Amino acid sequence: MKVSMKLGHQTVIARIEICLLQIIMKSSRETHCHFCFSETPADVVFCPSCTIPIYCSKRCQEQSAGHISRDEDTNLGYSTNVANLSITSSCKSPRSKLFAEHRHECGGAHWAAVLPADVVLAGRIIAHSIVKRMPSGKSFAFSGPNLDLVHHYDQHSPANKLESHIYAIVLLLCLQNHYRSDLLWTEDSLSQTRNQTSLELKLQSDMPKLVLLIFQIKVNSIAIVCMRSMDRGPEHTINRGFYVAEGAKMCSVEQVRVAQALYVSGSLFNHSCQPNVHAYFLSRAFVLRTTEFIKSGSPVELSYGPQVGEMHISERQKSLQENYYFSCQCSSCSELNLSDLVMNSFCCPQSNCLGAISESTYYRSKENFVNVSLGGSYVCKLSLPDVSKVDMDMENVAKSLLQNSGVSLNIDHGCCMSCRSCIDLSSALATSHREESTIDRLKKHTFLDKTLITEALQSLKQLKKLRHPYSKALAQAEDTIAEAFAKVGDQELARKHCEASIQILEKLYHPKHIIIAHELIKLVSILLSLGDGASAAATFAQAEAIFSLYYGSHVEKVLTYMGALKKAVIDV
Ligand SMILES: C[S@@+](CC[C@H](N)C(=O)[O-])C[C@H]1O[C@@H](n2cnc3c(N)ncnc32)[C@H](O)[C@@H]1O
Repeated sequence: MKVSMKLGHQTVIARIEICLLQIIMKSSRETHCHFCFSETPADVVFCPSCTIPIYCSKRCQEQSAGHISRDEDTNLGYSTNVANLSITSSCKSPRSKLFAEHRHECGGAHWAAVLPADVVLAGRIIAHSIVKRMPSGKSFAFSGPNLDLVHHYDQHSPANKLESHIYAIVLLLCLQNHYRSDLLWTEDSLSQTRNQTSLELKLQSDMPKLVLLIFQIKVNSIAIVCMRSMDRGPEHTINRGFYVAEGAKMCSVEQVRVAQALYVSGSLFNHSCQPNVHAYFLSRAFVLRTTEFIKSGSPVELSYGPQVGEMHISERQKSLQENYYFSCQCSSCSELNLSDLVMNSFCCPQSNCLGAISESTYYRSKENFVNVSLGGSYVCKLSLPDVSKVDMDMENVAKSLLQNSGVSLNIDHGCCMSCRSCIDLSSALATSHREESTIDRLKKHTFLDKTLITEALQSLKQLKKLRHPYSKALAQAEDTIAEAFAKVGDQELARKHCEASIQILEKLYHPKHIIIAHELIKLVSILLSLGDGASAAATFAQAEAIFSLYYGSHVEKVLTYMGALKKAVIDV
C-alpha cells in the first residue's frame, strides 16, 4: 500500500509491505505469537498439526495457514535451480493458495527450534516454491528460487562457509525427508555412476546454490522489532528507556527483536548512517516513512542499525562490516561531520578554544580530502564539507582542518583540531574511564545512597574538565545522573541533568532525531513530577512532533505509553 500526503512544503510518503517469509526468534518462541508477533496471552492457541508454534488467537492460527498471492509469486522470480526436484500429484498439499509457512517443519523435530533462523528461512523459501509449483497431475521439474540479492559469499571466513555448507546439507536432507513420497529427483540428476546414488549427485550440484541462498538471507533479511516493557528480562534488547508520569517512578520500554523476515522490496533498501526514511513494524507489516524532504532522483536509504551520533565512523564501519559484510559508502561516511569529530573527543587545554582533541590522526591532503587513522590503522578517507555550508560549531571544533585549503596538514592524535594545542591523551583516557565507571555505578544499584550520588557528581565535574562539551561520554554521564536524581526524588536536579544531556545529544544527532524525542519523554515525566504542567505540555508537544515525523498516525500504536502520557500532561 502506498500513502502520500502533503505536509506544508514536505511530501510525506509511507509505504507498507507484508513480509514474504518470516521466522520468530528463538528467544521469543515462548512469549510472542508466531504469526503477529504480539506478546501472547495466558491461553495460547497451538498449531493443530504439530502443537509447536503458538498463537495469540484462533485468528492468527488460521492466518498462519497463509495465502500465497500471485504478486508474491512473480516477485520471487524463480529461474535457477536450487533444488531440481520433481513432484508428483500424491503430495499432501495439492496446488492451493493456502500455504502453512511451517507445514514442512511439522512432525518430528521442529526445525525452527534447532536450526539457525537464516537456514530455516531458506527452507521456507524452498518449501514455498515447491508448494506453489505443485502440478495437479503428473510430475514436473521444479525450479528453485533465484533471488536477485547480494550474498557476499567471498567475504565470509572459511569457518562460516563450512558451517553454511553443513547446514545446507542438513536442510536439503530435511526437505527431502518431508517430501519423500512426493518428490522425485529429475531425470537429469539420475546420472549413470557406479558408486553414487542420484540423490548424492544432486546434493553436490545444488549445494552451492543453497549455500548462496542462505548467505542471501543473512545479508538481506530484516529483524522485526517491537516495543515491550523491561520487566521481562534484558536479553536481546536495544535500550529505549523512559520514565512514566507517575511521580518519580521509572519504567522502561525497549525494542525487542522478535522475528527475522524477508521482504520483497523492503529488503532491497541500501543503508545510510543518516537515513532519510524510518522503518518500523506493525505486526508483520514493514512500514517505511520519509522523515525529510527527498529530492527527486536522490537515494532513499534506511538505517541497518549504526547511525551518526550513536557511533563514531570507525565503529559504524566495523559494525556494518561484521554484520552485513560491506564497507559503508553513505554520504555521512564520505564527508567529515561534526558528530564524528566530537563524539569521542577531549577538550582543548586552551580555555577559550572549542577545538576537539581526538584519538584519531587526521591527515588533510592538498586535494581537500582527510584521511583518518586510529591507532595506526587506516579508517577512512573523507571529503571536506562545503565551507559555505559549515556551521559555526563545526568551524570552532575543527578550524585547522577546515581552513588553509590547498596545504597538506597533519593533526596527530592528542592535538586540538582548531588551535593545535596538545594533551597527554593516554592519561586523559585513563582518567576519563575511571570517572565514567564511578558514574556508571549508579545504574547498578537499585537503592542509591547519598555517597554514590556525591561521588558521581564529583566524577562529572572531572569529566567536564577533560571531555569535549559535545562528547558522548558527557551526554551519557548527564543522563545517568538525571536518572539517579529522578529515582531518589530530586526532580529539580533530575531536570537540570536531563536538559544538559539533551543539549549534547542535539549536537551529536540533530534536533529532530528520534533519540531526542525519547529523551524529551524522560524530561516530560520529570516535569510532571515537579508539577510544571506548562513545561511538560510544551516538551511533550516537541517530542510528539518528532515522533509524528517517524511514525505518522501510528505513534500511539507503536509507542503505547504515549496515550497515557498525553492524558497525564493534559490533567496536570
Ligand atoms: C539489503 S542489500 C541492499 C540491496 C543491494 N544494494 C542490492 O543491489 O541488492 C544490502 C547490500 O547492499 C550494499 N549496500 C547497502 N548499503 C550500502 C552502503 N551504505 N554502502 C555500501 N554498500 C551498501 C551492500 O553490499 C549490502 O550488503
